[in-house]
Amino acid sequence: MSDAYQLLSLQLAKISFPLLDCPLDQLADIEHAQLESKKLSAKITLKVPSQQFLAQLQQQLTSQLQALPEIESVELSLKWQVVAQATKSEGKLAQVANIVAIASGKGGVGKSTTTVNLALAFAAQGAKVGVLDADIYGPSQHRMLGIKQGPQVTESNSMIPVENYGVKAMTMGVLVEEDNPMVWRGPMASGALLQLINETEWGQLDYLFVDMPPGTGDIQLTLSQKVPVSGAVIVTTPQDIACIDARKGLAMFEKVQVPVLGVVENMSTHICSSCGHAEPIFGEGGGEKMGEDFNVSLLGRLPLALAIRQQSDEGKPTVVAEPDSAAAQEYAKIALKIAADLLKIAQGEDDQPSIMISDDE
Ligand SMILES: Nc1ncnc2c1ncn2[C@@H]1O[C@H](COP(=O)(O)OP(=O)(O)OP(=O)(O)O)[C@@H](O)[C@H]1O
Repeated sequence: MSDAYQLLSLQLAKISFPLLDCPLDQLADIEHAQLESKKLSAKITLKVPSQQFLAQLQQQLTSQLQALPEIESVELSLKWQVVAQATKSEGKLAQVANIVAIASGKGGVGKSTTTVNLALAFAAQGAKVGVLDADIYGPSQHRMLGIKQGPQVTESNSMIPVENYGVKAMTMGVLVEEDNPMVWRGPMASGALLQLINETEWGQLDYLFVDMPPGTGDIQLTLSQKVPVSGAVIVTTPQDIACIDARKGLAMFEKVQVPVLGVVENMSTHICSSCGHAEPIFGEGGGEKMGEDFNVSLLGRLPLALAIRQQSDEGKPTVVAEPDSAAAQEYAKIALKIAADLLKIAQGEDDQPSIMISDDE
């Protein structure tokens, strides 16, 4: 290892990546490093989406390096690029680097709200992001993303995803009338879902989020088996019953050997929109307990807040409506944790012990 490389690695290790408790050397590759006549020139690639932090990190690293006696001047090029999973997707998903399923055992816990805000948090970091709304019976991503138009269809009859706020999306919600109830049985719904996946021109994506329908039935199994999902995130509320259902979700991913990246506890405390008072109306610590019991990390917690509901109902979710709010920051932190976990999996460093769950849970 050259002196320049060693010097640089040491300094990278002293910097913590913003919002993540993780030293920079674990998230970066030194592409090139040279020390000549006290001038250090280097090229570094960060492996998680970091658009908002590049300038700040470049400045911090440069001043650390310039403070070293061996160095007088520094020429640093810092960029980021997401690492694709080794298991290659096929067909229209061939250019998708990472596929993440967002799931819950129980309905109505805020899975779609979490999905859209996480996708937007990734987009804010410059990542190319898509959302597949796999909730065939109750699609909602088009409304949350404020999308009214249907997809364009190519000459070869595939669909161009609809797009807003830099996020590409495909959902039944833009293909059928809003008040046209879906009456398909399981296999038909699974077929429709596969069509959505296989006939959408996703193009090049760093992350595709799959907003899973609630439950652990046919559709969920089809999806987990037919799509090379890189990792799953479980959304739960702190209530015990939601947690029991979420545990079933965890168990399903374990069965189909999809790593569970962690748990998001949604609606964890109620924040009064008038006085700001916080109250744990759905109980406390459910997500944390589930994380501890099954050895998966608690990725973050979102409060039950009127603004989160209003903003997603209005088609402008929190991350774009109020990017500086505490909730948007929490989504940003969760997104980065997901990116860091996916990086570990892509690099074969996933050291998470497997989850032991009995069938009757
Ligand atoms: N943290 C939150 N604070 C306030 N309201 C929220 C929060 N998260 C979600 N909601 C609201 O709760 C309702 C259900 O959320 P969402 O549709 O995201 O849940 P879901 O788990 O995807 O539901 P489904 O099972 O129907 O797919 C929505 O009206 C949403 O705006």
